[in-house]
Amino acid sequence: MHGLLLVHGALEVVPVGAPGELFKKGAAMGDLHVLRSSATGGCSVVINADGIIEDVSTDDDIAARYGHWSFDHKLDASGCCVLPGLVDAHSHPVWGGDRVHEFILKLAGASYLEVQASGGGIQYTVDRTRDTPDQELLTLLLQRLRRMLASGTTLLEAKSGYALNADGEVRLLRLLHQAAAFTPITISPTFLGAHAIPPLMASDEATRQVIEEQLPAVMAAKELGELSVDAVDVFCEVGAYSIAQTRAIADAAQRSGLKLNLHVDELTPLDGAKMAGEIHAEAVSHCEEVSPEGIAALAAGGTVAVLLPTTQLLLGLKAPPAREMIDKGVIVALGSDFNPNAYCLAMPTVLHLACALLRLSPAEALTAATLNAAHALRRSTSHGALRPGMVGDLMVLRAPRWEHLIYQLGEHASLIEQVVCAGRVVYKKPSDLP
Ligand SMILES: N=CN[C@@H](CCC(=O)O)C(=O)O
Ligand SMILES: [Zn+2]
Repeated sequence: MHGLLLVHGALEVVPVGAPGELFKKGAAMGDLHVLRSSATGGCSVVINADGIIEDVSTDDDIAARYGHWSFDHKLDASGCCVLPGLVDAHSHPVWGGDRVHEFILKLAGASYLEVQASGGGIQYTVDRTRDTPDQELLTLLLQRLRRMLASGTTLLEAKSGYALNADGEVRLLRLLHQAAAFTPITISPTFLGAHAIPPLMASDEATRQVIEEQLPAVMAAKELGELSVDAVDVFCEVGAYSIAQTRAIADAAQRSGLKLNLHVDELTPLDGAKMAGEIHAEAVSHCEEVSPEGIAALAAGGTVAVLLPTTQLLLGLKAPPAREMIDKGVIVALGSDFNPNAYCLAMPTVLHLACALLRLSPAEALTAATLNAAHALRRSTSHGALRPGMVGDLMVLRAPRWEHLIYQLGEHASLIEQVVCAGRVVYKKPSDLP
């Protein structure tokens, strides 16, 4: 419990979502309901002692309505814009070692699957992660979360997936659970035991182990309160899990009451999105190779498409058909895909790439990285917009218009003045940054 917070004097407040709006599709993605300052004053956000947004309006309105309130904290946002905290709908933040040598190989022409087939890729990181002590993994994880927070991320989907066996996957989810106590970022954990086929194992046996050994171990640890888990992910790809195997794991996940958030149609057009839409998966990621039937199924199933432009850029993949997806009514979101292959912790960079590579407008990109990303995690009743009743997660940006967050590529460290989580200031720009 902490005091009342008044954020006031802002040039713009960008609510993104209107009351009752859980996601935005089509043309609505571009409508952010921006409040602008006028000759008579700026704009305000009031966050109550429980960390929940009480009001969003002009300074004058707020003064008239709350004149009798005494605020415990005031945050002067003069010369700044106020935006919702960013939501990263896809990340892999718990692993040891790095893969900088593969970055160099890929730049010289090796493909992702070639690197993987020669013993690199996910299995390389599984080996490094297994050899890294818990305390060191936790320290690495917390460093990454701090950098994400400084870049404006306040809600994060975070996957396991660098162990590929029951004990190891439970270990990674436990570390995420422990980290949650030391970060203001809200974490939505995803079990990704089906990230790769372990060496010398047939894919059917790997599928059986995920369903019969790993998932029950994760659910048992959850019962004991040792970890939390919201969703299950499967890497549905040639050389990883087939459509039928992904479907079998997805069925088991749904029977356990977990959400689905599946890697589909990244490198090979397998029609993973079509399958995911048909089983009403909450979300899929990648979709570079999605088919027209896949797009239709995502729209019909209410399945959020989480697009990952960092991976597309790094691996030289074709762009997912973002414009077509938006036009056909798919709920589009964004994620950093932070992992040892695509090392990007900063959602503002992801938003810039979404505009430059996927041709989203800045307003569509912000919707995709706030309200729609929160909906991918089925948390948009509480996160992803600045409106009464939502958790008071926001960022204060020193800029005349909020779009500078996206326009100034790589400059977010200078632009983001403060980050607030649940009504508490949790990040302030270092004073030596211009
Ligand atoms: N494709 C699978 N997972 C990650 C890559 C993980 C890795 O290469 O370590 C992705 O989303 O890009
Ligand atoms: Zn991923």
